[in-house]
Amino acid sequence: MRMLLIHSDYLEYEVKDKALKNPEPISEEQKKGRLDEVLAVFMSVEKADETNPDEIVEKAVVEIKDVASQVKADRIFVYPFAHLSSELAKPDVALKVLQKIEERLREEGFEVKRAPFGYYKAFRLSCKGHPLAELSRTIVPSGETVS
Ligand SMILES: C[C@@H](O)[C@H](N)C(=O)N[C@H]1[C@@H](O)[C@H](n2cnc3c(N)ncnc32)O[C@@H]1CO
Repeated sequence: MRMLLIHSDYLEYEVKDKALKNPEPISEEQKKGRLDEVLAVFMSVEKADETNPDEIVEKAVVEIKDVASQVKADRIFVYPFAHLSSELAKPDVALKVLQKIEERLREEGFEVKRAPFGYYKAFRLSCKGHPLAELSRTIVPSGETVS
């Protein structure tokens, strides 16, 4: 999994068109979303993650919690983003991983939103620009190597 973490004044998105034949079903309310004072986490779930999705979920939560505590963010925006890797996991695996990460972060006490999966989306982001405001992380299942 590849993650780009941006500590932001806000992130807002608007769903435009389907980017998959069968995108995640969403309500009218989910077509737009915004969080202020948020750690935005753009995530590409990768092929290698399919060998152990549960482990990837836990490793991602550890990394996100670590960055959130460093930048003192208690809101997280989980953002599916297929542009951080050329070895993407299948959509059904990727969606499950992202849903689980959302659930686990809530269990850890964060306020969490997740942008809809399988769509083209317009988004606006205001990066805070401090030294830790832009970070990336790569996570692989044990036994795999980072390519
Ligand atoms: C397109 C761009 O504007 C938008 N931001 C977008 O990326 N949409 C992606 C993700 O929501 C999701 N998606 C599919 N596979 C994956 C994957 N392996 N990991 C993460 N997301 C995925 O499906 C869409 C098309 O790839």
